[in-house]
Amino acid sequence: MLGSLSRSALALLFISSAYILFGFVYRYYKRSLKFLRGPPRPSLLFGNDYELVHQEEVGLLETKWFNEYGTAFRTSSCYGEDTLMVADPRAIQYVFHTSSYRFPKSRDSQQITKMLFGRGIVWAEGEVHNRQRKALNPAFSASQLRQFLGLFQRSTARLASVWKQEELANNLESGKVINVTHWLPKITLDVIGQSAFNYDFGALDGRANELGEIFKHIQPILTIDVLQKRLMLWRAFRRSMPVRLGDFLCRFPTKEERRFKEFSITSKKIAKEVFSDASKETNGEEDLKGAKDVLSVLLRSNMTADPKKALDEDEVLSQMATIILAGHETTASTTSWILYELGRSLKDQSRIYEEIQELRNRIGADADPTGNDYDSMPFFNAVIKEALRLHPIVPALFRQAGSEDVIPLEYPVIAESGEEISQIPVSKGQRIMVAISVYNRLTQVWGKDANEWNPERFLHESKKDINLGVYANLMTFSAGVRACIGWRFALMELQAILFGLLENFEFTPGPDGLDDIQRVPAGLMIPMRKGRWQEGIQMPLHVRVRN
Ligand code: HEM
Repeated sequence: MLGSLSRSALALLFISSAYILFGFVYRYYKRSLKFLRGPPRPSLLFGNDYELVHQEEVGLLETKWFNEYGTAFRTSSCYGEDTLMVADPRAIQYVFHTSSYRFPKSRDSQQITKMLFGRGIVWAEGEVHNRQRKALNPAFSASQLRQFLGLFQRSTARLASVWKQEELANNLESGKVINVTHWLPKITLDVIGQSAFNYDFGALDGRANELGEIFKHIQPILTIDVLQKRLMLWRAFRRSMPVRLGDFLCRFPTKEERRFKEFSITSKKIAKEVFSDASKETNGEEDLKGAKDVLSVLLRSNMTADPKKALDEDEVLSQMATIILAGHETTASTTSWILYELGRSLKDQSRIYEEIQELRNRIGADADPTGNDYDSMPFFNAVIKEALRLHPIVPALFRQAGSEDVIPLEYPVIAESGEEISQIPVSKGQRIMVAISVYNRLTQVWGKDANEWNPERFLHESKKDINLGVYANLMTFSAGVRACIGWRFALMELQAILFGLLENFEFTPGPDGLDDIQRVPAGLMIPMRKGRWQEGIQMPLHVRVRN
């Protein structure tokens, strides 16, 4: 028995090695982008992938390469595969806006998102995505979102009171250093639980619950663990397989991926419980009429939809894992980068505080600001835009060509032959990496000071030749049919959290300063201290209560 098992294992090993070897040779001779220039490949096995995820800061290598080769060039991925790296605005517009679904997500992104989110909107492609997006849209409309404003404000007030009564209780005057990345995800997790599913994570109150516990374990996997060599190689191997075989291999997830599945299964189980509890309490459909959370709005729109277009139960429940993950760490992380920049620029922080006071004089000390009130503060909003520009927490997106295509460029590049080209032909399956962090800092688009913090640029915006994305010409929320569905939600939440925190506290660098904070490329862009990555995600700021 053992003998036949080890013979099977040997046969499998032999077939895999032969496949990888064949892949190397095949890709070497059929390299799809050999007409393009690009950086040398430091490793035959990892190509440039390993150095990309292990660079000290998001975008450093890419920027160096973009300076050398222009806004589109070739890099190598694992096992000798060519990747087209782009930051060119016209190319991005073509891939995301013009082509609609012709450039689906790369195979590995699809495989992982399915494990993590189930058959939700982040995983879906083409017609299925279109159907899911239409069903979810009403839950993210501007009028629907206005109803969550009070929730954002209450959660921020709760954090302010926890800080004042617990963290800063003995240091009210002098303040103390707080790692804000420890606290901000607690607000955003509580907010997303309640606004999306009427579910109480109780994160700010330190209450434990099933989903919160599993989430704690997958967090490091989503960030630090993507740096592991074996995971990179395994995922690259799986994505290089014919579709069915690749999907079959996903049935044997790695230890990390088993956690993803566990999260997806538990979140679906809880979504089901939350929903059936609500239905029991009142009258099923009747109950849905008044409910404002995303899941209820989705179910309501699902009931009125043409049955062929309605989402099945699994699709509805998959949106829970999707929205929790897509909608909480993203906003929390962005908030910590905004506070980081304001900690470094006290002048800008004071300017916002002046705007806050002006607004208070207008609306009164106890009134809760409305969405229009927040929008009426020009510098406050310019600061949010500038932080979203410099710190896109999803720094890159991966796509593949669904068929043969030609990608146009705004800024022509020099090919291997020395010829100038303004179009890039791609074959079906071509892997594409869209470098959001580089596009957001392109001097051609943002001017000579593109690398510097300067919120003023958004007060005197000039018309851009190409408009990209859903907000402020940035790619931070992506663009086109799959742009972030929660971008308005995120903005309103950012405004409410920042207003609430900046009105109550002043943020300055702690004794160690902020110069060693790095933007670590780990799937999402995360803040860590130089040489102290083992300490995990952190943004230590000195926080003092305002008088
Ligand atoms: C600052 C905060 C946020 C940033 C920077 C951000 C960024 C992004 C980006 C770049 C994408 C495209 C991903 C891809 O194509 O693979 C995306 C998609 C998505 N985001 Fe966000 N997001 C934020 C907040 C939110 C919030 C608050 C929610 C929900 C409440 C949300 C829900 C989603 C969903 C459901 C998708 C998938 C959309 C689709 O495929 O049609 N996001 N987001």
